[in-house]
Amino acid sequence: MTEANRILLGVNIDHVATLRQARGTRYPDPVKAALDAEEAGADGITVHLREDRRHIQERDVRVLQEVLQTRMNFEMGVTEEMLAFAESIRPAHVCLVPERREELTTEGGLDVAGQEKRIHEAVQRLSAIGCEVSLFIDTDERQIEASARVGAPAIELHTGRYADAHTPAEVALELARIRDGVEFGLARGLIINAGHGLHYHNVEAVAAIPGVNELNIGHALIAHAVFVGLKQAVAEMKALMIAAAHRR
Ligand SMILES: CC(=O)[C@@H](O)[C@H](O)COP(=O)(O)O
Ligand SMILES: NCC(=O)COP(=O)(O)O
Repeated sequence: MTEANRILLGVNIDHVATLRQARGTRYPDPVKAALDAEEAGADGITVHLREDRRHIQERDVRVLQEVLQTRMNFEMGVTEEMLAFAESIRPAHVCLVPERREELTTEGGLDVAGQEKRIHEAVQRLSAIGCEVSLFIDTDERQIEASARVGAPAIELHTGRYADAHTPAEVALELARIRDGVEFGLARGLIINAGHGLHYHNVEAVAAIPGVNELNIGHALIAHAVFVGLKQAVAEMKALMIAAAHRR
């Protein structure tokens, strides 16, 4: 594998916790899921500690921080509560995301351009404790430029619009938007990750874009795991990504 066709898979285990929270049980444990995902080839584990604690809990994040062999990508809203929590656990990677309590899932990216001072301060605080910070943003040149200005080393492009596109023309348009965004971000020195709504049927085109560093994938992968087991679900996703990245 060369640097040019290297691609990483971050497995988002939020929805293992969703199943646990549905009954208030101790199972299934997202920590076990994380360890199994790592064994199957995950390059990192992503968790989103939502303000409403609908899936991942603080305990999960604390235990993961102790037991992961890879690294945790800790997704969080830009709030004082979350910043203080991140400072207490010091994850390797923090991804700042927008959050609304009423949303079904993360709708759109963080408005970095509209709140540069606030995001800059958060990036500074997190960088000071050794986190590599990424910003979960829409593929929009204004947002990418603002992300570089606030000092984040990485961005994660929200692929939800691509994943939700219906017609071939819409899919091609959204894919071209992502490709252009990756190029634009790379030219500004950013590390480019992507994710949201990615699935076995749509992941390859994104993994094949030159310069994409990591894909974070959760819901579709955990759903597939219900039928084939988590280790196989992770291995299948990683194999698709690696084959696609070799076609770059
Ligand atoms: C930021 C992001 O895209 C993921 O964290 C995703 O939000 C996880 O799933 P939910 O949106 O269902 O919490
Ligand atoms: N940041 C995106 C993520 O972690 C996974 O999103 P999804 O695959 O659960 O939609």
